[in-house]
Amino acid sequence: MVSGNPARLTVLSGPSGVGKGTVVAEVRRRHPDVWVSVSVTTRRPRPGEVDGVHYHFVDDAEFDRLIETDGLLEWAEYAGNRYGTPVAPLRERLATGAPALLEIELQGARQVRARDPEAQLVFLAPPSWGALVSRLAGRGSEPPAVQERRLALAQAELDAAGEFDVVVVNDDVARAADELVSLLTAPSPGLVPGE
Ligand SMILES: Nc1ncnc2c1ncn2[C@@H]1O[C@H](COP(=O)(O)OP(=O)(O)OP(=O)(O)O)[C@@H](O)[C@H]1O
Ligand SMILES: Nc1nc2c(ncn2[C@@H]2O[C@H](COP(=O)(O)O)[C@@H](O)[C@H]2O)c(=O)[nH]1
Repeated sequence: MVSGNPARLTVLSGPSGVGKGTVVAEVRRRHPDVWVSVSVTTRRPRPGEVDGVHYHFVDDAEFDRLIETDGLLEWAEYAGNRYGTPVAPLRERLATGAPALLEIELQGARQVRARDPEAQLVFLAPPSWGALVSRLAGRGSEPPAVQERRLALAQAELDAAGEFDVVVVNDDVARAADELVSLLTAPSPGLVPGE
């Protein structure tokens, strides 16, 4: 069980197709108590995606309303769709003293850092550019034109890896999940043990 930690926000980011969702699913398979924020998005659901589980799927008007009412911790437009982190459930979770995990893209990670300098930013990197391209193509969830659009954004995301506190290379899902679990349970550098 992942417990006994100070309340800390951890952000997992990295280019589309690197395996963020896969690694987080492995962490949750081992530690079902790990809390992961469910984002809102204007993207259409992929086959098998469940509203309220993978995302809260909303229309543009609802997303606008969430922005206007300060309902989102951060939000970004990514490859033609909008994505954001609902702030209320996250605050509720952190108020219990337990850690929380966000799986979001680069612009959102930067917004979190600006709002919460104590947040831990983790970048998931592919073992190589070729591996990233073949994972995105192999997933087959987007048409080739959308894959190209995501890969163009991926280049800039890889260039920003140095902005993160830690880089985890996803060459092996089990090992990357081990590293992420260790990071989730690591005490915040700002906290003195016993205080
Ligand atoms: N270590 C790995 N080795 C080989 N394949 C992997 C590895 N990790 C993930 N994959 C595969 O790569 C593909 C993309 O993974 P996943 O959907 O988890 O990426 P993602 O980073 O969450 O993407 P997105 O940001 O677009 O949601 C999936 O088909 C997954 O099975
Ligand atoms: N800034 C945010 N980015 C998010 C959020 N939820 C997911 N994402 C990221 O968007 C891309 C595309 O996701 P996909 O499901 O369409 O493949 C990916 O990098 C996600 O991590 C969010 O709330 N805010």
